[in-house]
Amino acid sequence: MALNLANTSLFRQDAFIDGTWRPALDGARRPVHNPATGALVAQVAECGTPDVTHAIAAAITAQAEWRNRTGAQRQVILTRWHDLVMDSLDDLATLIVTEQGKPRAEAAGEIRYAASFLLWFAAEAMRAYGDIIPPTNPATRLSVIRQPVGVCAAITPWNFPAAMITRKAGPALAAGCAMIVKPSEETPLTALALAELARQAGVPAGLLQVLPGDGVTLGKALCASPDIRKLSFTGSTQVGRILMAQSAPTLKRLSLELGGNAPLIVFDDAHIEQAIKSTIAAKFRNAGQTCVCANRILVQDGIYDEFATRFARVVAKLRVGPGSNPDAAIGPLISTQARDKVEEHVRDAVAHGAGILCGGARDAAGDLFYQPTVLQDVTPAMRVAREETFGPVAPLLRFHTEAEAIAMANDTEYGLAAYFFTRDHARAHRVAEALEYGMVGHNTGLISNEVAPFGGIKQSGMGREGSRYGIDEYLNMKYICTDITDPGA
Ligand SMILES: NC(=O)c1ccc[n+]([C@@H]2O[C@H](COP(=O)([O-])OP(=O)(O)OC[C@H]3O[C@@H](n4cnc5c(N)ncnc54)[C@H](O)[C@@H]3O)[C@@H](O)[C@H]2O)c1
Ligand SMILES: O=C[C@H](O)CS(=O)(=O)O
Repeated sequence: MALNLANTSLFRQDAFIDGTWRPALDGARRPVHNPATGALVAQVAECGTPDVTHAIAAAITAQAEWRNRTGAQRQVILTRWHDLVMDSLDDLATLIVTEQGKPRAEAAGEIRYAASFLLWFAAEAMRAYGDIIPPTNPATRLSVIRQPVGVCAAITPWNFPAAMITRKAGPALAAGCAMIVKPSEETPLTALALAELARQAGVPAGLLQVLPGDGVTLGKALCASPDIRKLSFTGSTQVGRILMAQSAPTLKRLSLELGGNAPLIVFDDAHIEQAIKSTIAAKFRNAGQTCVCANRILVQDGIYDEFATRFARVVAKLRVGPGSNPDAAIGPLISTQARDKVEEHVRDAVAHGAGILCGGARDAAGDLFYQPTVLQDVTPAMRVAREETFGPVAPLLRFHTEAEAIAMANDTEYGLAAYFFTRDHARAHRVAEALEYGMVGHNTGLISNEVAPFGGIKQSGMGREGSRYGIDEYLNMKYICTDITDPGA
């Protein structure tokens, strides 16, 4: 199953455990398919509980040594890993296009984004600062230091198979932790390639391990182990709840980056062309399979008709096709289940009175391709407005006042990302502060980068990734009190 990689060492089908490539102990394997064509791409090791046991033992040994390296020493290796990832950009993009399906330009962008977390946290490795506290008792000296949590686990989704790993492994290794990664069953190849590059960069054996396999099985094994001190999960809210419950008996530190239902609000005074371009970016990136995608588009009634007409005209021109096609803007959905959910959301909306301005059906490009779609006259009661569609469907809802827009936007159990467009400065402050979300875009639809805190509230999870805050998720705070009186002979 050659993938035309320049560096064939990046095509890996075994698990990466304790610095070696090896099959699962029971020899099990799981097929990986190309969502654009259905073609078999690989047969990847399907790890089980015994493999997790081996990996945890290796991680404990590796972390005991790694924690004693200085931040400067960790920085060198993380920077080298970053450089190798950037040098391998084309091959890594090929792997993402092949196993996840996004257009190649987006795949290349994801690799740059993924690499940026390695470089950012290479520098943060030098900044695990503590405190010296003025004592209340003059006979004492008080200090606070920050130490690595220990052995960590990461369970990651398919939609960003590179960035969702480095956004966790970067801060974990920078902090002095070890990490066992369980990638999505859909997209293990990118994770395994990143592990090979980490090995080449000098990441010690056992410090970073990648165990492909069934989420339920490996999730239970990772959650049950008291040696796994922290779990970082990115995926659906439903699974996040399961993992939180499974982590309770061992009281793990948790980072949960979960589902979303992002509102995008366009006020009458918005720059309409800017709003249209930004809404396209916020809605159709990765064919809408992005946790921060605009899931509801709220348009004030004064510009609703003009926005709907001009927006649908642009959406209708988005090209659908395999990510290997340079003209393609909309790639395939990841599975038949994902496609069926998109179809059901459109069906339900139309059945309850919504109209289709463009799209609204499967695309001829293949079984998992869906046309970029704009729905009008959508109401908050429709499934497409209440649930995360995770597909290329833009539902337009109408509102009349600022207060109504805020109420509609916040009427969800999710709280990940929100967007709004206005040129009124006072309104910008009011709206940004009133939206109940972890991240807010004002006059932009693209908010994600390595320097800002990424994360949500409510049912979208807890913790932050990236930024100066991201390394805190992998550090414990220790308070030290010293009595400095001389006890004499
Ligand atoms: N907040 C974020 O940063 C972010 C980023 C990407 C995706 N997401 C969310 O993820 C969802 C789509 O991704 P997905 O379909 O891969 O999500 P998912 O929750 O189905 O799967 C994510 C990972 O969890 C594993 N998993 C599944 N069931 C499990 C279980 N019972 N125990 C342990 N692990 C289990 C899977 O194997 C996979 O590796 C969407 O809801 C999206 O919003 C959120
Ligand atoms: O899908 C969720 C990812 O976090 C998307 S982003 O590229 O970080 O916005």
